[in-house]
Amino acid sequence: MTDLKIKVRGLKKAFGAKQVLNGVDLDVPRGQSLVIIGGSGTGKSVLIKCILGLIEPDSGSIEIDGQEVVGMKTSQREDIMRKFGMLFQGSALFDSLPVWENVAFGLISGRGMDRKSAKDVALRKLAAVGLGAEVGELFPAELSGGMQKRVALARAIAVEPEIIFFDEPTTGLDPIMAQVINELIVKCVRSLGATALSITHDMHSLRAIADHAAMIYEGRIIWSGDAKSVDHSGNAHVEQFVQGRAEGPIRMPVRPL
Ligand SMILES: Nc1ncnc2c1ncn2[C@@H]1O[C@H](COP(=O)(O)OP(=O)(O)OP(=O)(O)O)[C@@H](O)[C@H]1O
Repeated sequence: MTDLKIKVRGLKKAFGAKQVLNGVDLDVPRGQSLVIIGGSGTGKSVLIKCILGLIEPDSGSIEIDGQEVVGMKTSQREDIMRKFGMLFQGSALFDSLPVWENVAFGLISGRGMDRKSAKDVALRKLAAVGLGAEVGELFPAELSGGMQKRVALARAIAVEPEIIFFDEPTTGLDPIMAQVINELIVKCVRSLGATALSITHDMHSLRAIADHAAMIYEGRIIWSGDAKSVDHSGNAHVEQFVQGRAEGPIRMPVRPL
């Protein structure tokens, strides 16, 4: 039996009449990188937020390290949350804090580390993503989008999480910077021995960072497999998505003009 870090079964979530997740089953093996693909509005972010505990699902099960987390008390939840690191779409840095303090934030406020030790860790993590100590003194507004992503990656790995979530890690970057970020993600995840769960629309990113891939459509995982098999999945929905074709079984809700 595969050793699973995250196991999702029958997960459902509706907002009003809209059934966003309709029985999601997902296995994320320990120490591996799984990328979820799927069209806009198919529930990828809602799924991740359910796993993070930010949205309470209507029904279904989410196990982390074999422990059921749906319906868990807040205090127990906090212990589980300590296992997580997150790289948000758009980086989500604090504008009013210098870069080093952004990276050190979880260490100081979450782990109670003293500022000097936290700064030392932050500068080491910045170096791991190719940024010098001088960048640590700058503010996020002074950085390019690519540098902001590196800072966000340094922040995600600073607490040495067991599981890292990447939400559209390459959105808004040029192809070369996107590849730099992809390679840093692989390097950082491997060096931590972490499990990674990502969302992306970027097929280059999927090929670079994923061991496994899964596709979500109409509230369910309709295909999952080895990332290398994504180009010859034999699944018409996956093929349409990967090839970016307008025609196929995936229906996009387009309003008439
Ligand atoms: N808090 C909320 N309240 C109401 N509806 C929501 C809420 N969060 C998400 N939704 C709805 O759930 C659906 C799925 O949203 P979600 O953000 O998960 O999509 P996504 O697959 O991540 O899309 P994208 O790739 O465009 O980011 C959308 O129709 C969205 O409007």
